[in-house]
Formats: sequence, structure tokens, C-alpha cells
Amino acid sequence: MPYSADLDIRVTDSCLRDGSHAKQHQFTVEHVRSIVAALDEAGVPVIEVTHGDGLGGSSFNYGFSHTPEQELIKAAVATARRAKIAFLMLPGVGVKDDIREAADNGASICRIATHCTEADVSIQHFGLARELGLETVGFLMMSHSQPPEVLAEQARIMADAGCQCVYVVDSAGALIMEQTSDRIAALVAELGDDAQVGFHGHENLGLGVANSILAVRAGAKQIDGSVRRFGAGAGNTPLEAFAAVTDKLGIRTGIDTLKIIDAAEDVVRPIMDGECLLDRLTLTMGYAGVYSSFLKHADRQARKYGVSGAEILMEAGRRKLIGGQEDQLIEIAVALAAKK
Ligand SMILES: CC[C@H](O)CC(=O)C(=O)O
Ligand SMILES: [Mn+2]
Repeated sequence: MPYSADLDIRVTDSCLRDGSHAKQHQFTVEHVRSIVAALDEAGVPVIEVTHGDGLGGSSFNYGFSHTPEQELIKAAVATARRAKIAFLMLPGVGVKDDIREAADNGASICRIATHCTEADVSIQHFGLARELGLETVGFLMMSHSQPPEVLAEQARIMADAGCQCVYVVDSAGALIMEQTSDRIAALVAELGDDAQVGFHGHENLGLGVANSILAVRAGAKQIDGSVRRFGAGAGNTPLEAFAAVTDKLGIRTGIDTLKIIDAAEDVVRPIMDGECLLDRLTLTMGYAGVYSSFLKHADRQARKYGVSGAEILMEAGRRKLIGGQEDQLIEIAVALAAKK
């Protein structure tokens, strides 16, 4: 469902959700108001706002939020003049009542994320979201870890459950060029007119913009990014760069490139604790295929046990850890410390 018939693709900015990982979930109502106002003014059609790990993510395991996410969603809805407000939920981290509350608070797009082989856990949540009149998006997380045909089967499960756009989610920033377009093409072929296909990139190998363009060329109609790359790991596809590149390629997004460049520098950067960098740890995540949201957890354990963060991540990649297994990073760090 692109924003309007004049546009080729619809863009969602995730900095107030994926950036929550980088901000260690410390967003305030003021941060939300200023970022939403700036993105809305720049013509970003969808803005995602939630704890980094989705509804219900504020917890000992994932990190407690500064401000309850439903308050942040309310502030976003009250601020946006044109943009729709989306939220993310992972079945089991959040529950159905969280979806109801977000809908009552005015959010209009429900994005449900599962590991890319576990789409069946989302069925009842898509059903509820559609009953509530929400637009629906499905996230197949860690999509680098499965071949196109497996992802297509999982996408079919989501679409049959009521999902209107299934995303290939490169949670580890590990997909390289044709690995992205092959996956998108497989979903497009499987879903046909039943649902759109989207792409959510991370910058851990520096390929967010390139992969997103290849995704569009393979038929993706929805693309995620985050202004100033404000997201987990090395961050998401930088939306201001994506806007500039799409402009030059004649792909219509409805975003005003100069305004979003200003928003990145003047509004979003001052709210970030630091830039989302392509450095030793984040590059290792892309190289080893590790979930971007593990960055802060791995770094914390490396410091605590005096071991190498990169070695923790390489072992996490070998074990093929998925979201929810953050506690294994502690075990890996303890084992590395014992070896020293
Ligand atoms: C914990 C949810 C996760 O951050 C979703 C996402 O953005 C991804 O998998 O990349
Ligand atoms: Mn992400």
C-alpha cells in the first residue's frame, strides 16, 4: 500500500524503534515530538515508534525503557500531521492486549516480527490486527540465514494470516547484493497480488542503500531506513542517503531530500548518544551474521569479563543465535574468560 498512487515505493523510518537499541531505550516524549515533527515535515510517510524489541520489550532481558512506549506512541500520533505511526511487536515479547492499546492510542500500522522460520507464531496477531482495522506488516527476521524458497514459504504463512506486506529483514546486515534481490524476487513471485514485499536493511557491511535499491528493482514496494542510520548495530539504511539516491534514480518516495538531510543533522544527531558506526564490532556482526540488536549486550559482557567483543560475536554467529538468546552472550563471555 504505497502512500499515494504518485509514489513508486513507501518508506518507513525506524529511528524511533530500531534506534531505541542504540539509545538503550531512553527515548523521551520530547525526543519523539521533535523527530516526528521533522520527519513528517520532510514527507516521510510512515514513522515507527516502539521499544527496540517491540511492544513489551521493556524488561530485564532487553533493557528497561525510560518512558513507557505507549506514551511515546501517543506523542507521535499527536505530533504527526501526515505521517502514519507504526509499531512493532514480537509475539511472546508483546501480547495481544499491547496491540489493542497501541491501536487505541492512534497507531495505524501493526508490524509483527518473527524469526524467519517461525512465521506461524504470528497468525493470531495478524488476525487481531486486521479485526482492529490496522494495516499489517510482517517481519521475517535474520533473513540472511535462510534461502529464498524457505523465506517465500514463510511469507505465504504471514500473507494467509492477513499480513499485507512481508519484509525480508536483514537483521544482521549480512546480505550482499543479489542475496537481497533473490530473496525479494522469491517473495514477489510467491505473493503476487496477495501482499506487498518490503526490505529492512542494516549497515554492518555498508550495503544498506545498495541492497535497498536492489530490493526495489526486484519488486519491493516498502523500504525501511533510519535517519542518520540511527538503529541497531552499524544502524539502518540511512534514509537521507536513500532519499538522495532514489531521487537521482527517478524512484519516487515523496520525501524531500534537502529537508531530510537537515533533519538528520539538526534534529536527529543531537538526540543520538553517538553515531552508529561501522567499526570493529558492527562489521564483525555483518561478517559473522549476528543480530544487530546484540551489539550493546555483547559489548557490555566483553567489558565485564575482560574478553574480546569481536570473539563473542564470532561465536554468536557460529551458534546461529537468534533474538531472545541474549543470555547466551554471557555464557560465551564466561567461557572465553575461563580460557584466558
Ligand atoms: C528485536 C526486533 C528487531 O530489532 C527487529 C529488527 O529491526 C531487525 O530484526 O532488524
Ligand atoms: Mn532492524
